[in-house]
Amino acid sequence: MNTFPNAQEGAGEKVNHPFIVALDFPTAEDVKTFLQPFQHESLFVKVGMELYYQEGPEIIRYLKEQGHRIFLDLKLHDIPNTVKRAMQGLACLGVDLVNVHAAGGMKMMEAALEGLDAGTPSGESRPYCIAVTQLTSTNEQMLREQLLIERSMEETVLHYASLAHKSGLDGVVCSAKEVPLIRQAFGESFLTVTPGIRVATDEKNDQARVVTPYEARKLGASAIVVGRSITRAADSYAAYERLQREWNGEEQK
Ligand SMILES: O=C(O)c1cc(=O)[nH]c(=O)n1[C@@H]1O[C@H](COP(=O)(O)O)[C@@H](O)[C@H]1O
Repeated sequence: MNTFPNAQEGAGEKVNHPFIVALDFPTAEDVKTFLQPFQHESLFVKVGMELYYQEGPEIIRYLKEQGHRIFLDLKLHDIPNTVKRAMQGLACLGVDLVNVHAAGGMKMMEAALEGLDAGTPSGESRPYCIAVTQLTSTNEQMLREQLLIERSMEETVLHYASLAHKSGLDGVVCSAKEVPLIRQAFGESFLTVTPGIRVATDEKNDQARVVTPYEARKLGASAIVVGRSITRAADSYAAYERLQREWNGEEQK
C-alpha cells in the first residue's frame, strides 16, 4: 500500500502527518498559478469534483509529475457494479487515496475495493479507500429534519464508520470531533481524514463541524484537509506554513 503515516505513530516525536491541500479550482491553469510558490515542496493534494470534472485524468498526471501525492475525492455513491467499474478505471491513475459515500452500503464499499484491486497495475499498491460518514457541512438539525436520522451525530458517524470498517475499507472521512470515538472503536490503523478545518479567525463558510488544525492533531486525526483557508488567503504559502506548523503541534492559534 501507499505510505500514509498513522497519526499515533511516533507520538511525542516530530512526525509529518498528511496535511492535504484541497485544490478546489475550476481549471488546470488556476492550479498551476496556485502551486507556483510551492514549486520546491512535495505536497499531498486533493483533486475534487470541481477540478476533475473539467480537467480529467490529465490533471492527475500533471500533479504526479510534479511529485505530489494525490487524494482523488470523487465520493462515489452508486450501485455496486457501477462503483466497482469506476474504481477499476480510477486505480490505473496511480493516486494515493480515493473515497466513496458510506451511505452507499456495504456491498457498494466491498465492490469499490474489488474494483481497485482489479485495476491496480501489478507491482503497484492499490490506493487507500475511505468512506465519507457524514459530510462536515451537515449538523444535527439537518440529520433530523432533512435526512430523518434520529440518532446523534456521533452515533451516526460511528455507525457509518463501522459499515466502512466491516467492508474492509482503510478508514473514513469525518470531522475531527468524531475521531476519538472512531479510534476507540476501530483502533489506530483505521484512518480518519478530517476536512472542516478552520482557524478561529476564518469564515466557516458552508462547513458546520469545524475544528482547528491544532485541535485536530490533539484529537488524533490521521490527516487534515484544508481548502479555502489556504487557497483563498492573500498569501497562500504563508497560510499553508502557518496551518502546517499548527497541525504539527508547533504553535496554537
Ligand atoms: O471528502 C472530502 O474531502 C470532504 C468531505 C466532507 O465531509 N467535507 C469536506 O469539506 N470535504 C472536502 O474538503 C474540502 C474542504 O474545503 P474547505 O472548506 O475550503 O477547507 C472540500 O474540497 C470538500 O469537498
